[in-house]
Amino acid sequence: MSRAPVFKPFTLALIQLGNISAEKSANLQHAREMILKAAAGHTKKPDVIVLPECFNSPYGHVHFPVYAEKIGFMPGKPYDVAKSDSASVKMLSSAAKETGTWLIGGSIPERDAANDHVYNTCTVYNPKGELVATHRKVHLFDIDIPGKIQFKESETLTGGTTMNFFDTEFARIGLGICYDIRFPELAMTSARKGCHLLVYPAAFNLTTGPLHWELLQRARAVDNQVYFSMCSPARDMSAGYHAWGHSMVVDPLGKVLVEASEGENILYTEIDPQTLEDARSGIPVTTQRRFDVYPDVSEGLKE
Ligand SMILES: NC(=O)CCC(=O)C(=O)O
Repeated sequence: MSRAPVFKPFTLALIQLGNISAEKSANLQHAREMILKAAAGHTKKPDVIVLPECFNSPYGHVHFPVYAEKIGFMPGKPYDVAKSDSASVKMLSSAAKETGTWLIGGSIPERDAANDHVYNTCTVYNPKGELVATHRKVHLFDIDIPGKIQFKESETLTGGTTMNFFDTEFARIGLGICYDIRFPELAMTSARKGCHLLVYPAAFNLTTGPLHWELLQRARAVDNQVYFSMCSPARDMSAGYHAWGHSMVVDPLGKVLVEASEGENILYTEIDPQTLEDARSGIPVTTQRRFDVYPDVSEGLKE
């Protein structure tokens, strides 16, 4: 595995996107406008802009196959955006290029041309608009809390089989999507592979949001002494799924640096490597682990 880049200060912007409707072209147009707004609306242009989970379609298992797009990205192989079948990839690539920022394009339903399976997929673009990484949600959101919420992504989705991160000129950034946060092994493995920040586009709900949204992000940040962020859609009580909102960035000491309310909003945070260094030198758990006592865990961390 290549060495992680030297961690340098940078600005992160989260778009808590609203107005996600049944009309995909309108969703793409609105997301594009908000990316341009996020790039222009701060004292310093952000270095990374993030969209939420499922930003181009309503969130629900019946919708995924209908909105799914073929992407056809192969890690390590050049990808020609101009020849892409995906309208969402084309929009995100051109917005990244136009703004000259890294863009973590939330997630969209993706259909794999080879096996026809549908995935919940995050795509990432560099400031030249090149598609450089993807992450297919590994852990599908299948829950049943009687009288509260029942949801079964596995009705129509297949789980991804890889962990993913990408390198910028200022940090290594690990990817997950929403329910992936409940599985600490994924975040731990990303951190052990040198990620400084973990970004999970997400959409918690009005039952699990108040219980676990902040708790899980602070836990993953403190466990691993990394920055952690989840970016949610804005809450829309007329939609079939009521997103929690509260997009957030947490520092490596577990402090919430910024938090949205429920409506559409753009949040900016300065990511400071010194906080990560201070956390790791003051509470040196990263060098005190006892993999001799829990060898099963270290097995999973081998390259
Ligand atoms: N979109 C999701 O994966 C939702 C996850 C969630 O709400 C949770 O409680 O976990």
